[in-house]
Amino acid sequence: MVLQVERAVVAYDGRPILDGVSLSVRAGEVVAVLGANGSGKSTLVKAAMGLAPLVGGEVRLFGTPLKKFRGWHRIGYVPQRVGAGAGVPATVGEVVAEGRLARRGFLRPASAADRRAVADALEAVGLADRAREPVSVLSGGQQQRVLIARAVAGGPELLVLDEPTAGVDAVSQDLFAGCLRRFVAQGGTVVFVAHELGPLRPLITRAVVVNRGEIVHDGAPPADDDHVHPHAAAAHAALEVARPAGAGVWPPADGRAHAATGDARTVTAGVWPHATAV
Ligand SMILES: Nc1ncnc2c1ncn2[C@@H]1O[C@H](COP(=O)(O)OP(=O)(O)OP(=O)(O)O)[C@@H](O)[C@H]1O
Repeated sequence: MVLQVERAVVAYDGRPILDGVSLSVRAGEVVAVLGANGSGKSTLVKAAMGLAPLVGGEVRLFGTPLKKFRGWHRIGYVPQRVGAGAGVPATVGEVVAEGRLARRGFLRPASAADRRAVADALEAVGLADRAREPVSVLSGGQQQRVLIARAVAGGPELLVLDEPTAGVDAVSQDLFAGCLRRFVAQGGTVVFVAHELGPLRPLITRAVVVNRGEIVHDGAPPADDDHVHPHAAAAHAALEVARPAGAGVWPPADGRAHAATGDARTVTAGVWPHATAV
């Protein structure tokens, strides 16, 4: 199993955000995590990456408990967009090269293989000719592609992407879908959060819908985008609160698994959320 989240409980200020969520992802799967604003999608992927404080349950990456996991080079993580260029005086090539650090170590100089991987990743997202430009001059969609290239450059087995296509232009979405298709064809596993599937729809093998901190659907992808974002308004009104800044540093220096104390909740598999959503 590539990723196992078992009975995960995450709470902020005593308020449960994830309420005993379980999710297992096998090699080769392409899992879309869907749901309304504030339902807990980001928190679920952050918990899987050791970036949200688990007060119950357990996370395993490639079979290893998060606390003991050291194989961060096996994972490419793209957090929810904060802007790749915001205040960062780096070039496109430099940002993508950061994706090699977990693999080669911080002190060793870049090898020919590192440079090749960076060039390939830039090529894959259609930015090969922009490598020397500052990230800050790129459009939002292009900046998102830079972050995706950085994740891919590390040669990961698992890609975890939080809303990779949100607010991204159609060209960038198509390029990203192509990049993902090649990654999956080479045996890669993908978990991504999305509001709209767009060109990613044909790639998905499984959809997971989060509602109010619980998984209410785990199975077939929705037939169309009308069903991607269920009950958005109600859930948004009920759950949205001010969100403190600071999402943490990734990859974590050490795992952050906590004692397994969460309740197991029943996952309703195979039923699109109409039947089960609150
Ligand atoms: N660090 C935090 N501190 C306090 N509350 C938080 C924190 N992170 C998230 N939350 C709250 O947890 C709930 C779930 O947030 P989360 O970002 O996981 O939702 P989401 O489903 O990804 O939403 P969106 O689609 O809007 O990104 C929200 O009510 C949010 O305000």
